Amino acid sequence: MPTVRDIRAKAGEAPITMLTAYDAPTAEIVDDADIDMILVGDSMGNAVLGYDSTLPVTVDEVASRTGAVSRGAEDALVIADLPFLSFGFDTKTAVEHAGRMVKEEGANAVKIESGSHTVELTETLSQIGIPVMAHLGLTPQHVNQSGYARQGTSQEAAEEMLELAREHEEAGAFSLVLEHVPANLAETITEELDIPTIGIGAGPHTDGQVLVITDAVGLGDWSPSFSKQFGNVRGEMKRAVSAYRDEVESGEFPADEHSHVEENLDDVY
Ligand SMILES: Nc1nc(=O)c2c([nH]1)NC[C@@H]1CN(c3ccc(C(=O)N[C@@H](CCC(=O)O)C(=O)O)cc3)CN21
Ligand SMILES: CC(C)C(=O)C(=O)O
Ligand SMILES: [Mg+2]
Repeated sequence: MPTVRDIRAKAGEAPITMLTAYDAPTAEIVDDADIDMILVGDSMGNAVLGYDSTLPVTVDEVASRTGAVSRGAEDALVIADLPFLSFGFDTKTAVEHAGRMVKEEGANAVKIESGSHTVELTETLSQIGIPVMAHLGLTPQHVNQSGYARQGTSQEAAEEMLELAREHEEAGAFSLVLEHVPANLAETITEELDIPTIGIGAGPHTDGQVLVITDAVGLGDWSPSFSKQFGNVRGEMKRAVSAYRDEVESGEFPADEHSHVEENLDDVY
């Protein structure tokens, strides 16, 4: 059974790898590739649910997808991303939502888009036995306030981020995602913290990296400039779907090997 201790032990020894997944077959592929952690990100809103932000994503959607990913993953640590409005207003509701991911859906930990309002919640969940991954920098659930702009670009913002990072480590967070921040700030925060930092658009000096799976494999029709496409799954799916259409239209599919004739049904007619 994967634990956050394994992740903490790996930090500084070798780069930590994380990818998102939203379904069982993708989780199997990611797990088979020895990726350390699988994030059931609320990025599912953009990546697979057809929304143009993460805000509409519900607790039910993350729960259902977390169950699918947990069933597909064996060795990777599965982390459920708490969606917009599932935390941040009262502790009881947040604990129930985080607890559901672990207790009913097989998550090993939760991720929470962090701020000064999540320090106490991070401490409560950690004490209960729900490991928390904090998340600073670009927090897409704040899109209506900050857009998707790079964060931590002023001295004041950078110092505030380092302070919040320290507070979340102190509160018990087992790891910290840094999104769309300057590489030199991510390097400083990584040096100042004991817990592993996981970067996305945060340069090469964090303890690990994360990307959205549809960006990494080239399935989506758009991806942020900081991500890299390591494959062209969209192209391959287009090719397969067109080949299917062509073969049905031409009568080539289904062939004899895809069909079955039952001789003793002659009497039916
Ligand atoms: N497929 C996918 N990949 C992601 O990495 C991702 C999602 N979806 N959804 C949730 C968030 C949103 N993310 C984003 C979205 C846009 C930019 C972007 O284009 N930023 C511009 C500035 C835009 C602005 O100022 O509003 C940039 O040049 O930095 C970056 C990250 C990262 N996350
Ligand atoms: C990009 C990662 C960090 C995330 O929060 C998500 O996929 O939802
Ligand atoms: Mg997210």
